[in-house]
Amino acid sequence: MSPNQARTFTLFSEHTPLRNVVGIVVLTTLFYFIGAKLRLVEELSLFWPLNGVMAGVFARYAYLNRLHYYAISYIAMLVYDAITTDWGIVSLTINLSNMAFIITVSLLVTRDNRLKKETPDPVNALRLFNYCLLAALLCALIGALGSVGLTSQSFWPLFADWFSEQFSTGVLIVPCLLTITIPRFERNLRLEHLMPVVALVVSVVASVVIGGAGALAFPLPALIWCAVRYSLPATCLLTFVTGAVEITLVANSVINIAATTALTTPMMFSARLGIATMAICPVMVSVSVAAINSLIRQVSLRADFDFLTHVYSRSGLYEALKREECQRKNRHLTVMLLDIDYFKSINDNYGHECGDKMLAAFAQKVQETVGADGLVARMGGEEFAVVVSCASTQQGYALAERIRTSIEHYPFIWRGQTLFLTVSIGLGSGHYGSSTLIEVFNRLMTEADEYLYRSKKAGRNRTSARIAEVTTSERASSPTEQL
Ligand SMILES: Nc1nc2c(ncn2[C@@H]2O[C@H](COP(=O)(O)OP(=O)(O)OP(=O)(O)O)[C@@H](O)[C@H]2O)c(=O)[nH]1
Repeated sequence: MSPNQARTFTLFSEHTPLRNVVGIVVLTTLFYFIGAKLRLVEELSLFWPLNGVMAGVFARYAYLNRLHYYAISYIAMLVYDAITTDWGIVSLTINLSNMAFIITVSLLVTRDNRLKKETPDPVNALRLFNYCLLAALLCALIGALGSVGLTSQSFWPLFADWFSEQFSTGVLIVPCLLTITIPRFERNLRLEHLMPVVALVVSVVASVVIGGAGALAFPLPALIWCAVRYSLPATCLLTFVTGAVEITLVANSVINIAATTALTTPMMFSARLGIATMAICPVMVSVSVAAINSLIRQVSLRADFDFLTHVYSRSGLYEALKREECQRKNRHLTVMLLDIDYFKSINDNYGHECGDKMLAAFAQKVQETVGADGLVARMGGEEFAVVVSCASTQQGYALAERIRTSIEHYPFIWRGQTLFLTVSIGLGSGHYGSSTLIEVFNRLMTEADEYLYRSKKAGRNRTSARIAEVTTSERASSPTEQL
């Protein structure tokens, strides 16, 4: 589920360094401001979204992973501190801890994407979880050391608080940043589409009403439902919102995880880790669902096309006809059944490899003559079908003759030799009436099959059709004679 498959933001560009600088400064300042506003008195911020957001930005746009762009983000943090609070060694160290988180996550994610060139996968959920863990440990270590020093009694509580906040916020925010796209709103939104979100809201309300340690896991089934129903970006966003709401509710004792006692720092530590662990589950499910869907798309694409000739397979033709059903304009359909004459002699005289090459070249020549509007399918062996919307049977017949003569004169080259083929064609032609396209096609195929038999019986290399029982007047010598 690459974010590039969907519409993406163009806030940054490889070729606009000035815009990138402005973007980094604006985002750093904005999220520093938001984090500072969420800061509890004398404590760490309830959320510090800056690191997760900037890590996501740097990881998403690999070309931003340059020393000068990191430096700009760092300087923006220092300037913010200098303007609003203090400027000094503590500010330098704490902001360095922010950068440690940002750089660790972004470098690890971009490294992953570099290694998987063929199918870039922006969210490998489990890896991301580990990267946030590592980055949060590093960030908390530098931050706590810079703030109180290793010998202070408050070092470990501060470290734990710092780590749990960074880890949970990172796990919630980074997947969002890596997958976010401009939302596409469904026109025909039905109530059942909203049910997973409704279930999510109900489960969060249940967490508040029931409380206790288990309450934090209540939204998990609803989040997994979202993961199965919605896109990966939507799942990441809903997971982020749910996690952020839960942390806020726990911190304010609205979700009461310690029913009989007051909320303590270790409880908050545990709650944050619990929420982060929960948050990774729907992302993992969503990634798996996206991977399965992509696999299904690939498999059905393979089933729709004949691998040797690259025209439709029999089943692919039926799928294409179903799609055509919705947009058919013409009321008249022509179905041709084409069978290469004496193809067995090609295999016998030149080998199967030559036969395969000629089948592929034959199919491409037919497709080229029919044009993009006609459907060409390999029905099996050396038998092909062509379906076109023609204004009349005469027009369909004329096209069949064009195909036949273009094949007759086409020089197939095999290992320096020029070989010629001929094809016999049977035509079925008629109006839709009230029937579906598939019904008409099946009827016309039977007719085409009957007329193909007549073409073969009459000597091959000809087109036969119902129009006045016409058969081509020209008789060609047999292909085996020509080869
Ligand atoms: N190389 C190759 N040959 C194939 C393939 N599928 C079918 N054939 C061959 O196509 C030949 C069809 O032979 P027949 O059904 O006797 O028909 P024909 O020799 O074309 O004679 P007519 O149709 O009566 O003019 C057989 O020799 C098959 O082995 C394929 O995918 N590759």
